[in-house]
Amino acid sequence: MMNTAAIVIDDLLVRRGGVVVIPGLRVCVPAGQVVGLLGPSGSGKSTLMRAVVGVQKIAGGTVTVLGQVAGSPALRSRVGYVTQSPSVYADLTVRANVAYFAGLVGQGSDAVDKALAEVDLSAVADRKVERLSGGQRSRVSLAAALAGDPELLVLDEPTVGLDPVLRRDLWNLFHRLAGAGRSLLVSSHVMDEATRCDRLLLMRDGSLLSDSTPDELLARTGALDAEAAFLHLIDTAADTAKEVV
Ligand SMILES: Nc1ncnc2c1ncn2[C@@H]1O[C@H](COP(=O)(O)OP(=O)(O)OP(=O)(O)O)[C@@H](O)[C@H]1O
Repeated sequence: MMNTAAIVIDDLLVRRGGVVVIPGLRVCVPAGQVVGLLGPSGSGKSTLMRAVVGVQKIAGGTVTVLGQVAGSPALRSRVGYVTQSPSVYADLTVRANVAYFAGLVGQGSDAVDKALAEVDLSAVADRKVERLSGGQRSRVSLAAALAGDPELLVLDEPTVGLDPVLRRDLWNLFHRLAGAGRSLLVSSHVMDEATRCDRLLLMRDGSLLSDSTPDELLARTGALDAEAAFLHLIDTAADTAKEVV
């Protein structure tokens, strides 16, 4: 299982509302790492993640997840997906929420306890979600996704709205989960989160500008931080386009 790919995408073409939003994307996401998917709002991060979890209709290409076609029934419990909008019930307890999602994938209370411990929510398991802090709430969604014991976690902007300390804690948690053998694909539009990933995919207008480690990105662009590197890549792409014309 070592060094295998968690996700292999080939020539992916996606149209939304009649418009091409991913014009032909290829990427290979390694297993066992925290891979960041960064790009500005509207660059296609959510669309790409939806294709990976099999809820996005695609117009061409292939998306292979853990060796199977994305969206295959066999992947249901092997892939955990946390969307941007809250998927947990505010008026239920933490445990009841996680138990509900565990039940959907045929897991019982052992899996619930394990998921709660993994995200450090055991102490508030019997509290209603509406009485939690923002950081705790985001971990409830994560625990719900973990309840099926997935090998791959796809997290759409999990740190949005959190303060820097909570964001750091959450990224540390992602690395602990990867250390335990899981693969993570995590999106963000906050460029300074780039350095927290093992590997970084930079996206713009539905295409990948870069696929490398954060260090390789900085070395290649000569930039001091990910934001400057991103702008450098956009400028370079624009210059190349002019030369072609
Ligand atoms: N339901 C939809 N119908 C038509 N076009 C859509 C739909 N949802 C998104 N799009 C378009 O698809 C493109 C990619 O959007 P997407 O949500 O994947 O970007 P994103 O990088 O995840 O942005 P954000 O960070 O704001 O979530 C955008 O141009 C967007 O306008």
